[in-house]
Amino acid sequence: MEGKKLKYVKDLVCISCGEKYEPLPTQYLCPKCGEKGILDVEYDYEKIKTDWNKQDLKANPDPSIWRYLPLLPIEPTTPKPTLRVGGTPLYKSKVMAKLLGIETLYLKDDGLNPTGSLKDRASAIAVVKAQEAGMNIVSCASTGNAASSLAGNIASMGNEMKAVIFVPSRAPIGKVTQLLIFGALVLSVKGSYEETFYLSQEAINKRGWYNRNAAINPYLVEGKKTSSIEIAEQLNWEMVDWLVYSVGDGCTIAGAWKGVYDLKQIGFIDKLPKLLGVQSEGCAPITEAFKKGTDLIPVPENTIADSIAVGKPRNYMKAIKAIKESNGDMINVSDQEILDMMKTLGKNTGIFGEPAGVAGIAGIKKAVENGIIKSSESVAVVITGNGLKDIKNAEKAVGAPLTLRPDLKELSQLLNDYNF
Ligand SMILES: Cc1ncc(COP(=O)(O)O)c(C=O)c1O
Ligand SMILES: N[C@@H](CCOP(=O)(O)O)C(=O)O
Repeated sequence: MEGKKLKYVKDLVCISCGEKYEPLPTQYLCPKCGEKGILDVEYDYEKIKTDWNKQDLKANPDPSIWRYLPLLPIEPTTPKPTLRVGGTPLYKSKVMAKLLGIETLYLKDDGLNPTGSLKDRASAIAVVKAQEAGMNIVSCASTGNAASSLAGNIASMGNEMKAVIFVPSRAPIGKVTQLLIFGALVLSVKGSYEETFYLSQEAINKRGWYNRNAAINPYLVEGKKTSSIEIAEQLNWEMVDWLVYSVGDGCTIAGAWKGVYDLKQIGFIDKLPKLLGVQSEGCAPITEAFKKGTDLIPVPENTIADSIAVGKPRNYMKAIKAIKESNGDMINVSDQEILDMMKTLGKNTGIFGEPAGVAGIAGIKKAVENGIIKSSESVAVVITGNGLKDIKNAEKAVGAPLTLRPDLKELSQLLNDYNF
């Protein structure tokens, strides 16, 4: 199927040199610019506008990402993973808004995607693109979520395809177990994420597997963008003032911008939001480059928020460009602030996010305190991953339960001590 024309995609454009390429499934980076030659999918917005409108969308009962097909870079007839990806809930939370010092806050729980993170949105696209390329082995390097989403989405194809996964050995056991349950070949690398990534690239290139690394593959950001498209639709096309995401490689927040940019181009929304990108203090190379206006300097990966522990992000240019275009900002949070927020969010909303999943909302607190976000501004934040994936860190946030012998007297004493 390689080379089949995509109805609404014009070209792939290099964000560094502007060179255009035919949108082939295996056209990864711009060959002239190497690692900096990240490609962007360019759509024919006029054609989309002629063929598709809000009424069509309203009439479509499919709650998954495939409801946005004209804005996705795939051939509609290619078989899709059967898991329900996307359509995650958006809650308005008065309690959390008050705690953060703002009037309006929306929480999108992307941890309710089928494998527990926003990454399902990207991996579902990768599974489709691999088939369009005629490849049945798909591989990636991952801190865990990209991997589990790829493995799960591939498993849903029923033995048609295989996932080969490279994870750093520090990946949380919950995420690694998910991979094994989904039947992936799992390679646990004794090294950093950067070393793991490098190894995966070498293997993918040598073996000719389909590359699901969003640092390389321009189609994955197109899946990630569906989170902001969903937010817009869930808010009846009235965009909030701020969209907030945690940032590792930078692809997710770049995708969020692409989503709202697309919607503006086809006239579905009038207002674009500002983006707030949140990194962890222990690994914040993109914030550093954004604030100082310098090129990216790789850093060690030293944070409990493993999913955003990316020492040498590859999508930083796209992310910084998106945040700047939006008139947005970046901020860092400490591991302790992340742990505190896991607890606060869980206790006040019933949403359980993994550390990277709640880094965004921890960043809102700081951004309000620093005057970046005004109390009158409306904010939507995506909780990007489910807390059940990383119980060890969740335990650090909440400690252990009360323990007792099966004895009524002891129970009574304990309850009295805790005023119950
Ligand atoms: C839970 C979670 N949050 C945030 C991110 C950050 O996304 P990106 O690396 O695209 O910036 C990731 C990436 O894996 C993630 O898994
Ligand atoms: N932290 C990410 C890194 C890779 O994800 P990708 O979607 O940017 O390729 C993860 O989930 O593994």
